[in-house]
Amino acid sequence: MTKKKIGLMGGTFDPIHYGHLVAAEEARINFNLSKVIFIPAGNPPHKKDYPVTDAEHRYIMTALAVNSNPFFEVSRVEIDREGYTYTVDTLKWFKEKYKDAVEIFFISGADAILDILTWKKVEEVMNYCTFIAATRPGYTSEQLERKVKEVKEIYGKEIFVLEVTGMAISSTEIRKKVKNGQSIKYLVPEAVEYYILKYNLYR
Ligand SMILES: Nc1ncnc2c1ncn2[C@@H]1O[C@H](COP(=O)(O)OP(=O)(O)OP(=O)(O)O)[C@@H](O)[C@H]1O
Ligand SMILES: O=C(O)c1ccc[n+]([C@@H]2O[C@H](COP(=O)([O-])O)[C@@H](O)[C@H]2O)c1
Repeated sequence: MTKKKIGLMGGTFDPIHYGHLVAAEEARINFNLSKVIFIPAGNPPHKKDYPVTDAEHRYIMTALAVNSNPFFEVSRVEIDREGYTYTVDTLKWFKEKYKDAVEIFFISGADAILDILTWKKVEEVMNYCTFIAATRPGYTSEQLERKVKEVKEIYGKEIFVLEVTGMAISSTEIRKKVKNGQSIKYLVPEAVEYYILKYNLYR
């Protein structure tokens, strides 16, 4: 019997935007994933250059953004965890939940994949899942292919590169626009735009 495949997409999602959603949807379709679970990071150790927004706000915005897609879900697993959150612990948690009943794919953008060798217990991470590396404007396919080759040489693990519709959107850019009073319409789902306004985030 072929195993069910699920996708996990981790991110700070501060805030979630259409770049995340398009990458997840295209990964779902191309890899025949039964669902994609979005996992807002609790206390990400690698985002030290700005104060990350309260996890509960990021969780709610993610839930609002995925609501219209029947194949998308959001998980509290990282935001409910104490201390810094590492992907290795999250994958271990999902592995224990599903045992061997599902095959886990972890969807990451090009920038995250370029840093992957610095992740905590990266070999264990690779044993729990298969990575899907989504292309992202600003990062070349050559850079990505080089990293994929390096990972293969070191760990013998395949990372699948997925060419996704280029969305030159980042959470940093969105936070800046809000701060400067500029429109973020059509960069984030409407419900997320209204949530940001309502709670006066990123001002
Ligand atoms: N426009 C995009 N296209 C493809 N992948 C993306 C895009 N934006 C983010 N991602 C990927 O989504 C995941 C979560 O990203 P994250 O929440 O850090 O968003 P970000 O826009 O990169 O944020 P920031 O600007 O604050 O660094 C990462 O794997 C990242 O590479
Ligand atoms: O576990 C780690 O060491 C690690 C280091 C950097 C990033 N990650 C994960 O990669 C995902 C994308 O990260 P980011 O910074 O783009 O939001 C998110 O789920 C992070 O928890 C994980």
